[in-house]
Amino acid sequence: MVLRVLFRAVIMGPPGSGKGTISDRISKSFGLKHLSSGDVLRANIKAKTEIGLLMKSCIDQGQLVPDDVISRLILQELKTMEQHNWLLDGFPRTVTQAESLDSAYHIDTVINLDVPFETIKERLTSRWIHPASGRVYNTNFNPPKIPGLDDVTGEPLTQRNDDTPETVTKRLKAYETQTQPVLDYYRNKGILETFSGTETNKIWPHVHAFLSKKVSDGGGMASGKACQ
Ligand SMILES: Nc1nc2c(ncn2[C@@H]2O[C@H](COP(=O)(O)OP(=O)(O)O)[C@@H](O)[C@H]2O)c(=O)[nH]1
Ligand SMILES: Nc1ncnc2c1ncn2[C@@H]1O[C@H](COP(=O)(O)OP(=O)(O)O)[C@@H](O)[C@H]1O
Repeated sequence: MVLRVLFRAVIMGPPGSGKGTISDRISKSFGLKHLSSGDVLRANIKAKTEIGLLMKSCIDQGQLVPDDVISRLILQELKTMEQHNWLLDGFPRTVTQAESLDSAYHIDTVINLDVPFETIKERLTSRWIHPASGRVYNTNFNPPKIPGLDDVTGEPLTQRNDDTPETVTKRLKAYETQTQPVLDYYRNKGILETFSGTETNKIWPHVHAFLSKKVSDGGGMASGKACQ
């Protein structure tokens, strides 16, 4: 029998807390595959799939899409990643979603980015993205090398429809009422690790140290290591 020790992590935090930015650093440093629910939804909108067309208005209004829709989409994506260590960003966002994830996978750790709402609001209005890859820029924090263009492909960057000040306010409200209970859910399971701060560059070394320790303690991340 071949057993695989795989590492499965979730990253949580309010909109704009730096989940995408830190996920990118984690996937580069630790080789985890990064799956962002927002990227999956935006890809569906771009491809004009039935789900994408139906979900666009929820997203543009700063509301969450229905649990059954997003859970089906994400669990379907995760099926294609079964041989990999992964990091899930943006899912789960409700306790119902967390329960669906639990029924399919064992989650090793949940990284919670605790960034004050006031810090976030300023960031999101200056966020630019490369929709095809999910790469994230910010005109102040990490501007692209050439203004308006993606560093890797040279393709144009865009701003998200839901990064307007009014929609950001609604998303933060949704986070408070629907997503914060998920933090308690994981805290009760003893797998929540919270990192507080206002700057990604100050939070990142702590996340890096935490994950490095997990690796050295043998807490997963041994993709491909087979045992007889
Ligand atoms: N000013 C500033 N902007 C940041 C910092 N960390 C990330 N950002 C930017 O803030 C925006 C939101 O970050 P992102 O990683 O997309 O957050 P997410 O919504 O939680 O995935 C992006 O434009 C980032 O480039 C930071 O420490 N300071
Ligand atoms: N797990 C989820 N459950 C419900 N809606 C979701 C989920 N993930 C993403 N969405 C929808 O997509 C939008 C954008 O999500 P995301 O890209 O993760 O943004 P951010 O973390 O910056 O708010 C959310 O505001 C919501 O409408």
